[in-house]
Amino acid sequence: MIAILGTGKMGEALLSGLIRAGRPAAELAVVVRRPQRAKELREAYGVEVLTAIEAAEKADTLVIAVKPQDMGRMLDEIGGRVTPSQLVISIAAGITTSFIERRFPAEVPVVRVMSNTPALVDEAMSVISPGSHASEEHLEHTEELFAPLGSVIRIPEYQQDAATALSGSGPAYVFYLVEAMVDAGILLGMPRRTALEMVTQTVYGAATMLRDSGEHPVILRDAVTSPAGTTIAAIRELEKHGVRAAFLAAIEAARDRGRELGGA
Ligand SMILES: NC(=O)C1=CN([C@@H]2O[C@H](COP(=O)(O)OP(=O)(O)OC[C@H]3O[C@@H](n4cnc5c(N)ncnc54)[C@H](O)[C@@H]3O)[C@@H](O)[C@H]2O)C=CC1
Ligand SMILES: O=C(O)[C@@H]1CCC=N1
Repeated sequence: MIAILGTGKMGEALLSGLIRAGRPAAELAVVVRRPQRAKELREAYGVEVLTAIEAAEKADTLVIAVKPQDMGRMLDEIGGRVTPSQLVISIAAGITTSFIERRFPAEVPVVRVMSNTPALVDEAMSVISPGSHASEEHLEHTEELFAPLGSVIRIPEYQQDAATALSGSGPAYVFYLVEAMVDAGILLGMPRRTALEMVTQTVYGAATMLRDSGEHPVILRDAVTSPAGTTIAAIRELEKHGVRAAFLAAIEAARDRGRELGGA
């Protein structure tokens, strides 16, 4: 049985993805904090609702999807009950596998995962790293769980805070960009709904080109940028306003915040 401990935005995205991928509800359980949430999840997915202690005793795989700030309390609750025959997967930003391992008296296998909200449409980017007691088999099992939600790659754990900043938080930067482009459409007199449709399809099309062609983004951008044309006039303004430097600083700040959340 797979138990998901904490079923907010990401926990539910994982739960719904596993169900869409054909995993029987009987193999899944959730741990929630509010009784109303228990009722909602039981009705929507037909999954069992357990206490954290029951989940720690019954599940083969425990996926912990609470906020980093709630991690210590959750681990205190389940710590003494989890054994090395189980697998613990954490999706919390900043929290290291060694922080989790230290909360268990036994040598429990832990895998750290950073996914993102496009899991809701099976287009997540999930990056996974093993803790010191996780084997190849544990990594393969984790890949199997996350593969139906989108792409999965392995990275060394020291890169996890950077991955959190880049792909974990990444969808928010894209939505921010879309908001800004739609505002520009409004400024130019376009109805909001039309502007949003145009920008959404443009982002989707550009992302599809990047993925399908495998080309460097500079090559794809060059193909849009005609000599003395409109695009270069826009690029000059982006450069003048330091947008590239802003991205570098923003993503570095997200990486640093991840480190802080992990108590580094
Ligand atoms: N939102 C995002 O885009 C991403 C979030 N994450 C990570 O996923 C984790 C969850 O994030 P969200 O889903 O956004 O947060 P959320 O606040 O939507 O969900 C957290 C859930 O955990 C529950 N919870 C807390 N303590 C609990 C306990 N003791 N027992 C049972 N349930 C408990 C809360 O009631 C809440 O439903 C975080 O650690 C975050 O760093 C990772 C990747 C992306
Ligand atoms: O903002 C956060 O802390 C979480 C982690 C990655 C995306 N959202």
